[in-house]
Amino acid sequence: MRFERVAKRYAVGEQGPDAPAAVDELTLDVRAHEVLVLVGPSGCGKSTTLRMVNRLVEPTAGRVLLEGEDVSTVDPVELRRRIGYVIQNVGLFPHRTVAQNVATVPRLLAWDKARTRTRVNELLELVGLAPDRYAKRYPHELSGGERQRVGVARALATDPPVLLMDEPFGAVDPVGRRRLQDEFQRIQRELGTTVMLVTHDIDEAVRMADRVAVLSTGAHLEQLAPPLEIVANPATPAVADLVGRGRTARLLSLGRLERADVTAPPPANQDGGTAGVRLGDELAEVLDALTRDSAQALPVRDGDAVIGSVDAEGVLRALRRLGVVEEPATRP
Ligand SMILES: Nc1ncnc2c1ncn2[C@@H]1O[C@H](COP(=O)(O)OP(=O)(O)OP(=O)(O)O)[C@@H](O)[C@H]1O
Repeated sequence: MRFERVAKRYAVGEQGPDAPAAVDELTLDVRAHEVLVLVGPSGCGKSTTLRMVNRLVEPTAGRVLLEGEDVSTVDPVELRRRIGYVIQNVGLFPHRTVAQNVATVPRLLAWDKARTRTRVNELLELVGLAPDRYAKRYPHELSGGERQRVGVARALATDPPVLLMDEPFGAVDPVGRRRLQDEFQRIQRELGTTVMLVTHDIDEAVRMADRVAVLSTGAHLEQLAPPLEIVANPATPAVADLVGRGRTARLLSLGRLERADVTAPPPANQDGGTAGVRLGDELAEVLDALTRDSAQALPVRDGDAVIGSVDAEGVLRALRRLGVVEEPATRP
């Protein structure tokens, strides 16, 4: 998917004559099978950008290409069957059951009953809603998180190559949100769907994304990079601002233990069992293990071999390697 110098200026009266463009000349490539997350402050143009893909909003300049095809040349109804769309509060049909909601697009496509039923059951299983318990319920008989799962199942009904998600987990409490994010990641990896997800939550962005696009007013692209790069090396003050607070915590969960963080020799009191940590573990896990075991240092394994040990100083070195702990000389 590709945005080529795409702009959207809402009509006078809607936005006012002097209002800046909602999206101002955005050029952006979304790679096949990746999760690309758009993050940025309220009103910066995230939803407008997303909605130009399925033609809920028409660009005033530039073009959006989907599998090489200019979407403005595709019939919107046909286009939306090829693109899943999930929004906050889902917009389920209140008087239709869960199964009927999930079957919305198959029914439009006139699939036969047996095929539709099989697919609906498959999808409900996929999103963790047992069909025998949930298929016949109505939306008001579900929790917010369950409704959101139905929304995801509905969007995936025809296995679309592209899925657009606008604050998909925004209405769910933090614990439920975390679980939905994890489950959605599993589903996305399984299906290989290309996903464009909008959020204003930087933590959601770095947790879900293969690449994060940080936007500022006018959908101006501040930085486009993998999560670790965004957090470790913010390219502009706006990005630094966004990742600033809690940056160390984010780096601990994004950063991995590497050989350079390990010192020899392994601690003398190691039990030869499986205690300790591994190369590639999250730094947060390493720190957890050090705290939990009240250990000065823990053995580090690479495969079956113990290659050395790591202590709190090693974790700190890892953070410095990632750039978060500035050396005193370079501190402003
Ligand atoms: N239908 C519309 N008519 C006029 N202006 C609009 C319309 N939709 C959005 N805008 C304006 O365009 C700009 C971008 O809005 P958009 O919804 O894309 O931002 P966003 O980053 O998704 O915001 P949020 O995080 O608050 O949802 C805002 O200034 C908004 O007021």
